[in-house]
Formats: sequence, C-alpha cells, structure tokens
Amino acid sequence: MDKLTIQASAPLAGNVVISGAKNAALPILMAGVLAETDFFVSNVPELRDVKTSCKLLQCLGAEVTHNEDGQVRISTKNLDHFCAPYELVKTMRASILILGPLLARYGTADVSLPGGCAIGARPVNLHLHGLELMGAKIDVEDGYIKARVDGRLKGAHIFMDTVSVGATENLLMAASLADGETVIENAAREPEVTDLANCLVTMGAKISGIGTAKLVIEGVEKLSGCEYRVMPDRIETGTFLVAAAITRGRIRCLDADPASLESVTVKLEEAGAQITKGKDWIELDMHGRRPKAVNIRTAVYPGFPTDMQAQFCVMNALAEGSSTITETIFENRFMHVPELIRMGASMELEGHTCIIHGIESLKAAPVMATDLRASASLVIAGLMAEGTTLVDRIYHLDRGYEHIEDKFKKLGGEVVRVK
Ligand SMILES: CC(=O)N[C@H]1[C@@H](OP(=O)(O)OP(=O)(O)OC[C@H]2O[C@@H](n3ccc(=O)[nH]c3=O)[C@H](O)[C@@H]2O)O[C@H](CO)[C@@H](O)[C@@H]1O
Ligand SMILES: C=C(OP(=O)(O)O)C(=O)O
Repeated sequence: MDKLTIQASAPLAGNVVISGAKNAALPILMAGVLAETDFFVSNVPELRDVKTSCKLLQCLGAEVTHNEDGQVRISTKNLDHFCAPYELVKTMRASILILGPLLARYGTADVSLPGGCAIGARPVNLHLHGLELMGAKIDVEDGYIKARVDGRLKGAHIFMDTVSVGATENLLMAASLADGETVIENAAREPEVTDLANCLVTMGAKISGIGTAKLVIEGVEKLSGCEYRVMPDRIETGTFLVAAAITRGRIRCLDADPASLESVTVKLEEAGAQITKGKDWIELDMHGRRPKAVNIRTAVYPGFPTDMQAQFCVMNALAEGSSTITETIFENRFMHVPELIRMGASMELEGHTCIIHGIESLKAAPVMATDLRASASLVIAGLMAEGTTLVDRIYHLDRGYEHIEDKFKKLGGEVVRVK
C-alpha cells in the first residue's frame, strides 16, 4: 500500500495549478444518467472517487470514457441496470447521488445504504424523505434502498430540516425531470451545488434561485447531454494556501475560484497572510512571518467549511497564540487530533471543540488518518516537523487530491510517494 514521506521543508514558493473540484465532479458525473444524448464533462480530476463514479456508471450499462486531459464522455444509450452495489458504495459515499437521477429517469433504483463513516453517522433520511414527497415508494431491505415510482416523480414543496449538500443535489437532479414544480427550501448553497445546478440548466433544466437557499425547479420531460466544465476545487486551493502559511512561504494558486473561498481567505488574513486575488488566481504571502492563531467555527456555506477544519488545526498548532476550533457539521471529525498530539502538538478536545496552544515546530512520527482531510492535514504538518513524517493509509488522500506529491514538489515541499 502506498505511503507518503514528508521532510521539514523550506517555505513553499511558486505556482500550483488547481484541479477540478471533486465535490462538484461527482454529482455532475451522476447527472450524466439524466442525459438522453452524449454528455461531455471537462476539468474532471484524476481521483479515486472519480474512477469509482465512472465504474458505477459503467456497471449500470452506461458507456464512459475518461481520458488523461480530464475529459469524460458519458452515453446512457445502453443503460439497463439500476443497482448501485455495496462493493462500490462502501468505497465512496457519494454513490448515493445516483439515486435521484436513476429514479427520475427510469422510475427504479436500488442503491446500497452508505452507512456511517469515520467522520460521523451521515444518515440519508433527507434524501429519502424528499423523494417520498415527490411520490417515490421507498423500502429499505437487505441493506439496500429500493426506490420505485409509477410514471414520473411529481413536483413537491420540500423543506429541508438540516442543510445538506448531498440531499439538495439528489433532489435537484430528481426534480429536474419531475412532473411540475418543486421547491427546495433551506437548500445547501455550497458552490458545488451551484455548479451542479448550472450544469443541469445547460442540459435543459429549468431552475431558479441558483445560489440561494430556495431552489425552484420546473420539471422538464427530457434533458440532453451538453459540454460542461467542472469548477476549481476550493478545498484543494485552501489546503495549499494553509500549507504555504504554515511554512511562512509565498504561493500562487492558478485556475482557482477566489469567490468560493472568502471565509477561508479572511481567516488566513487574520493569521497574518497577505492575500491577493485575481479573477482565477489567489496568492498568499506570509513575508516570512509565523501565522497567528485564529478561532474557527465550521458552518454551512458561506460559513467556514468543515472540509478545511483539519488543515486549520495544523496551522493553529504551529501558530503564535492559543485558539479554539469548533466543528458543528460532523460529530466525529477530529481524528487528526490524536495524531497531531503524537507529533508534539499541544491540543486537547472538549466535546466538539479543539483547544490549541501554538508551538514553533512539530516532531516527525509515523501517522495515519481515517479520512481525507485529516490525511491532508498530516501531510502539511510534516512540512514543519523535525525529521521524516510517514503518512500511512493514503488511499484516503487519493480519493480527493490529484497528484498531491507532484504539486508539493513543484512548490519545494519534500513530499515523496513510497510504493
Ligand atoms: C461528496 C461531497 O460533496 N461531500 C461533501 C458533502 O457531504 P454530504 O453531502 O454527505 O454532507 P451533508 O451536507 O449532507 O451533511 C451535513 C450534515 O447533515 C447531516 N445529514 C445529511 C443528510 C441527511 O439525509 N441527513 C442528515 O442528517 C449529516 O450527517 C451532516 O451532519 O458536504 C459536506 C458538508 O459540507 C462535506 O464535508 C463533504 O465533503
Ligand atoms: C468528506 C469529504 O468527502 P465525502 O463526502 O466524499 O466523504 C471531503 O471531501 O472532505
């Protein structure tokens, strides 16, 4: 199994090209099921989750080609299976996003229940309840969600109890082919939801309120394929910016989307970084300074993203001063904390809050993490740790970061993959 070794590195410097967003690419690939003609998606990152999504579509009978320059073509001409098996769903929770599209277009879908994962229980009740309001009959049997509808789904008024990115995306896709108007209130406003909505509109969907908490969808009878470019990955961007801040460096992220990262760049400025933005780039310059500790509370967009919480834990562990980081979205998203403590960090957990006292540098250790962003945080911690840090179980990282070691290497970070 691959591992990464990381050496204490000089301040990161140079340019890094940001990949397409994992969390936008996955729902957009699932939306391919809705298209009656060929669907072309570009800027699709080369990630394990993308490969799993392509495999899932292929196992339904869709024709999928993914070439090296990030172009995916999907044809549903021969799609004739309607089951997302446990073997695929267990490796990628986002497989649940196939449920809405399959049901809306074919009236039938069997999708393995994703179950909990390292960061929390992650139920799918909101996905199922919304589809039931749209007329679906749903049973859960033998670990599978079995959803059926006679004819088309019907438009419905849906009020989401909790803001959920995935449930909003599933219902948005389903509603696009439903009969009549669907209103989704308290919808997630994450930029990846907006990217999916824009893609659906390009396919012929009628959606208003895009980017707001109230989405109104007038269902259409058919959607066609289109060409769509996936938005830049704001979490990958944020991860590199934090890595540069920790090492007191200066980097520029190219092909990025500064507008989607406001809550993160504001905190980096509070930590002492100079941030400069262009239309599609962001530059961070620490002018050699050590970051100052910043308090963080995760929240739904446009609040501070939970997917950046672990990286900021590392920054605060190395910052001047003490801080608190509170996680409000997932109940168990501090798996990096015990590992950072093993690297010498001074931090403790009190319920959903991590209390951190900054120190000058960490000490290398063999570490591992059981989720994607926790793993990323351990890699950036290694850049400021004396000795060689060994990060194990990096298949989590490969789910969400494209060529991470090559990108760090270009910036001067000593990150090496060991086969
Ligand atoms: C592939 C993808 O895009 N993943 C992102 C997506 O995950 P995902 O879409 O799974 O996360 P949600 O927004 O649905 O989860 C938010 C909260 O709602 C709860 N909930 C969710 C659905 C439901 O039916 N019932 C329920 O109670 C969850 O347990 C969690 O506490 O948004 C998260 C929150 O921004 C990010 O961390 C993930 O990176
Ligand atoms: C939690 C994440 O992804 P997923 O929802 O796919 O597990 C993430 O991208 O940080």
